[in-house]
Amino acid sequence: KPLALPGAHVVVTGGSSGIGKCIAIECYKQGAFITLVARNEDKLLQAKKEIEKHSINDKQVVLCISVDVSQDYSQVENVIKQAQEKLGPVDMLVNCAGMSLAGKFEDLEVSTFERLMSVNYLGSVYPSRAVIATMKERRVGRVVFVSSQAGQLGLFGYTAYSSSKFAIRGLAEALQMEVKPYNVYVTVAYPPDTDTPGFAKENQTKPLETRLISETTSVCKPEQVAKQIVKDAVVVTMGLFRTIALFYLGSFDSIVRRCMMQKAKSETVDKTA
Ligand SMILES: NC(=O)C1=CN([C@@H]2O[C@H](COP(=O)(O)OP(=O)(O)OC[C@H]3O[C@@H](n4cnc5c(N)ncnc54)[C@H](OP(=O)(O)O)[C@@H]3O)[C@@H](O)[C@H]2O)C=CC1
Ligand SMILES: CCCCCCCCCCCCCCCC(=O)[C@@H](N)CO
Repeated sequence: KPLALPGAHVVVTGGSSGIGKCIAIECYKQGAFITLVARNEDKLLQAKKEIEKHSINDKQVVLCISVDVSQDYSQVENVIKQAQEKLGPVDMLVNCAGMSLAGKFEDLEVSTFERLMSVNYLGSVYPSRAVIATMKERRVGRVVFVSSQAGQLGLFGYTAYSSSKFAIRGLAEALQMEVKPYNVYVTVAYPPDTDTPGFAKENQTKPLETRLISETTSVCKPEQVAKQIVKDAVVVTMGLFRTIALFYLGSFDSIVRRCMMQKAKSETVDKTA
């Protein structure tokens, strides 16, 4: 049942920096082939060099593709096609590209709400949409979404950021119900503050209140956060919260399975008729 990382093709959006780069290193160390997706080509090449230091055999490849995951679906679809041509079907997609801007609701530009929603939310929809059909056909796949603690709690200064991270949760839970009968698993990570270039940048915009709230908890190392995210994606287990909803989800899952079987049956009837 766990995904075998040796030889697997793992696509990491936001793989050129911070948590995403550490996720790529973690998978590479376990024998995966990696595609890094981000905008800046210099940062991509830098990250590729760093990741390649951790190779465990001489067949492993790190492919870099530059694209903005939030702009144009057909561009993102093309990137996934290119990656699949070079390294085979995607076994695991990690949606880690994202950004944060903090500020009081009335101080944030309206364009910031649009930007964060498009990068954090649509930037996770597009790559997922581009890999899911093949994963379902192959009956193999993992899709990882990176939300945030601020995707579970709305916190001062995060009106734009939190909503974009809450949106990811709705997407992930609905998608999981659709793809589970095809042996495709969706996980969501809710990391705390983590010491990355993105976090340093965010700190430049944080209101005092947000800073003080943040300081009540400690800052994690990206290597540690990445390790946990990869582990949770490879061996999918159910969290405590999900157990509460178990009865409902179980009965909904059986509706979905029944529909799948009915559809398969009517398709074979069509063929034999
Ligand atoms: N650090 C933290 O405290 C926490 C972070 N998170 C989440 O984890 C994820 C990674 O964060 P972190 O490692 O700190 O961020 P970094 O800023 O260090 O890295 C972000 C990565 O995403 C890429 N990226 C950003 N925007 C786009 C875009 N539009 N298209 C393609 N790639 C893009 C960047 O490359 P480039 O700019 O070249 O495109 C870079 O590779 C984010 O989703 C963040 O919200 C969650 C909880 C805590
Ligand atoms: C059930 C959940 C328990 C949560 C405990 C609450 C502690 C809140 C402290 C502040 C957390 C801020 C997180 C934002 C991280 C983030 O996404 C940005 N740093 C991105 O750059």
